[in-house]
Amino acid sequence: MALVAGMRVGSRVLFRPWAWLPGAALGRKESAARGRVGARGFGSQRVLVEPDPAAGIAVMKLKSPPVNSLSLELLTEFVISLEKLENDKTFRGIILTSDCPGVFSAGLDLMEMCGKNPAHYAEYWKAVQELWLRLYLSNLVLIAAINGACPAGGCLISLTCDYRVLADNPKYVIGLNETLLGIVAPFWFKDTLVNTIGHRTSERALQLGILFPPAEALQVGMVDKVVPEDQVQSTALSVMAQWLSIPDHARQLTKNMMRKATADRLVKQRDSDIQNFVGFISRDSIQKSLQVYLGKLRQKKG
Ligand SMILES: CCCCC/C=C\CCC/C=C/CC(=O)SCCNC(=O)CCNC(=O)[C@H](O)C(C)(C)COP(=O)(O)OP(=O)(O)OC[C@H]1O[C@@H](n2cnc3c(N)ncnc32)[C@H](O)[C@@H]1OP(=O)(O)O
Repeated sequence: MALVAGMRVGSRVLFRPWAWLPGAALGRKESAARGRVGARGFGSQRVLVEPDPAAGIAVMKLKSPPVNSLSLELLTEFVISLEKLENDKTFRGIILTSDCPGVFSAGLDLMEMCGKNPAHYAEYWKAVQELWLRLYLSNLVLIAAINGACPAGGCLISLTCDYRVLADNPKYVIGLNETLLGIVAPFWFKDTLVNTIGHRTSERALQLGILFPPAEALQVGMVDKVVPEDQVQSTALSVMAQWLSIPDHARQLTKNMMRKATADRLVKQRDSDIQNFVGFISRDSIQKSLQVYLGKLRQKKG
């Protein structure tokens, strides 16, 4: 399978995530994906979208139980839902949250990174890159309503948002904990964190793989607001109203000005970043570390 499921339009590569779906009928799926969303809820098996066209917003809920780990399927459905909303002028903002109790997202799906072949790793990493680029450069206002634990890739997704509201529960930790798994956050994970909490705090957080509980997450600037659990959604809605009071064109140009250089860094080296990932994740030592970590996760229960 080709690594790049996309087509070039001018200088921009348009991604077609459905090109990955087995036996995908591209024309039909493409036209469906580009249709208007309207007032009725839509979504897919793993991504529920609750549109409120009158308000110009949609609530997007990840629902891939038990922990919203970012499987290839979830990544694909996520990008498709995002693209539908981006292409519909009705929508100006998305509240991103979880439908899985107690977990926002457990991050990248460890099963996608264990015991597979290089072609699979490459396809998977391409999908991770694509979701990050889409979210990071989204023209929409993105507010993360973090209603559960938010490690690693889950944290990365929240960091692409314009504002983060975290539920005040000591179990709802947030951070890039890759080093605890014996793996390394790639440069664009690091850049996203540095852009949010600054260089020195990122250096410490990344090396130690710190998962911050709510009060500390607020203190270091990893999240913007901590509220009681039953107020996460309403707080996200009122923050959204504030962001939507700004004229779109001015806000969007400003967001782009702040973020484009960071995104371009990955865009310019997507293929080498994929090769790095495939080489790194295929190492016996890394596979062993991941297996040990998975074993610990499973043991925790028993
Ligand atoms: C120098 C060159 C560098 C280039 C390197 C390039 C790239 C390498 C970097 C790759 C980046 C990776 C980023 C990531 O996101 S890695 C994933 C990190 N995630 C975690 O550490 C979270 C692990 N999970 C947890 O801590 C907990 O599950 C929880 C999210 C806090 C929820 O706890 P709880 O509600 O108690 O649920 P369980 O722990 O019982 O889990 C239920 C079930 O789900 C399985 N599971 C959990 N997390 C994952 C996951 N991320 N992927 C796959 N599966 C997961 C868990 O094993 C349980 O399964 P069983 O029911 O079968 O036991």
